[in-house]
Amino acid sequence: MKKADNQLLVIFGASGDLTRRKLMPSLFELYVRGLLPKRFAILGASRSEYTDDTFRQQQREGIRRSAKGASYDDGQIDEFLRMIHYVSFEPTEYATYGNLKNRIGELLETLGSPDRVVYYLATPPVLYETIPAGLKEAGLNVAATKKGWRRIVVEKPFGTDLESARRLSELLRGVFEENGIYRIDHYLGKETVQNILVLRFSNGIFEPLWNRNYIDYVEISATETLGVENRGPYYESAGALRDMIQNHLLQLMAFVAMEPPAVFEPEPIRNEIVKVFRAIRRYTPAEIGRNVLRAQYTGCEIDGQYVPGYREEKNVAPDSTTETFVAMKLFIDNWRWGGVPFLFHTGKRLSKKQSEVVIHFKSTPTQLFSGQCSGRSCNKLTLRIQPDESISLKFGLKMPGAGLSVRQVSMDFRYDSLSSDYLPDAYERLLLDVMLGDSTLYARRDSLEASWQFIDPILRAWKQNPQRGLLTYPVLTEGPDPQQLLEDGNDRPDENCTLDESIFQE
Ligand SMILES: NC(=O)C1=CN([C@@H]2O[C@H](COP(=O)(O)OP(=O)(O)OC[C@H]3O[C@@H](n4cnc5c(N)ncnc54)[C@H](OP(=O)(O)O)[C@@H]3O)[C@@H](O)[C@H]2O)C=CC1
Ligand SMILES: O=C1O[C@H](COP(=O)(O)O)[C@@H](O)[C@H](O)[C@H]1O
Repeated sequence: MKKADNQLLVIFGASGDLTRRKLMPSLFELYVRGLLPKRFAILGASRSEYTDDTFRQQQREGIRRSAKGASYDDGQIDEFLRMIHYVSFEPTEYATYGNLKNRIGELLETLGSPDRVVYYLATPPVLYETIPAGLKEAGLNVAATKKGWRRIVVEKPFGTDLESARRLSELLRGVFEENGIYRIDHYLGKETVQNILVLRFSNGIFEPLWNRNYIDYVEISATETLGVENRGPYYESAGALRDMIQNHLLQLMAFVAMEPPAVFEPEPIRNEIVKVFRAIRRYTPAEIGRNVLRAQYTGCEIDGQYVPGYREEKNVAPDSTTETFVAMKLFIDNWRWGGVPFLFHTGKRLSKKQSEVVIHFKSTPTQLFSGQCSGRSCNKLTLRIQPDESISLKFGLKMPGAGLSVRQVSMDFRYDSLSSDYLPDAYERLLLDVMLGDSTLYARRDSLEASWQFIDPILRAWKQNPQRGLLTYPVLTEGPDPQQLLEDGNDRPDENCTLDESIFQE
């Protein structure tokens, strides 16, 4: 495997949750697997007062607590931690960029002056404009040599609507080269998500069926059992539509729906993705009412323990109308997909954590056998993204014995049967890609803007009528049934939508 050139990684927001739980454990895995550059250092930067040592101790705990970290001995972790350094840094005070500059300079020197730096914005989004502007002012945004480069990884959410996404892109573009800007969507780093492309484009059998002639509808879902945890302030302003649909579910859809690129290279692939987003049918306010469902979880007692509802979570308004569940039906108006519904759903505090793509094929025109499946979903191909990564195909077979009665069976492939090796975490893949300069699995500006163009009218409609149509679901249940959106002429009357206020009264 190709090794990345020697370089420095600077993580802003280094004292935070993402760094401890995801970034450092992933960097550690890359280290253990010998995939980091030969000469490499990490510089954590945030306001908290740590020394190199106290910061390393904090990261050690994160690595230990991660799924794979427990299996490593202290010696290995110590070796990795020696690469990590820390600088206290206040993003809004331009004077502190001087300290940062000195520290970067010193570290680059110890690495043999590679003049290559990746900046990672793992801070709350309010700082996505401040930090790049500060880097520019301090002259930290450009390389000093021809072989050098500066790259920046921007975490989601990338903007809160089309206008802010455009503004952020403009601002970043004024600081970094476009090909140095990496907008992360960690779903694209998941092995099983990349496998959608391999399954489609490395096999001759699926592609002929992969269109409106044979596919009835496509279901894409990502459900979680977790609530908003300690992310109340962020989630209040985001909601499930911005948090999951605008990015992860739409990106999954793009992989399912895109045309084959001529070559497997970043730009041709990203060109195909943007074509999908541009073809999504934009809804009028009336269509939004019919095609998009939103809901919020309410508290209840489970096994003698009260699980709070969304409005009772820390830092959430007691009368919040933020949605924690969204189901929607959408259409891609192009020749391949014209008329095929894509049915999305996502939500927090549902009964299971599971992400999957299900391709529902059309059924046979007539039924010849007794017990033969009829209607929707007789033949379906399920691509399980997580957990228990797998692919399964459901079809009808003759039951043994006399007669010709049919039973639905499934042919299953489990991803872990491919090798005894582990499945890398999404962040491992994406961190390695940015170090290598491969942007294939990062979102491009135009596709992000096209996805906001679809999302914006929905946000506007909800903002105008925050209560209208907001359903509720008790915690750890299935939530509203997305299948109702497939019913013909599903003009959901508003009176069916209930918001049970009494549940919040003492
Ligand atoms: N956590 C997760 O699982 C995921 C997070 N993300 C995204 O990644 C980014 C980071 O997430 P996460 O680590 O959870 O965020 P945190 O809220 O934990 O913030 C990260 C760090 O940023 C610093 N910070 C917070 N507020 C300010 C402020 N007003 N001014 C200056 N510094 C501040 C804090 O460090 P200090 O006080 O030391 O300066 C904090 O430790 C977010 O944009 C989030 O949306 C995306 C996917 C998943
Ligand atoms: O980006 C986000 O994703 C997580 C879900 O990610 P997964 O890899 O665990 O499926 C979600 O919990 C979070 O709210 C959202 O910001």
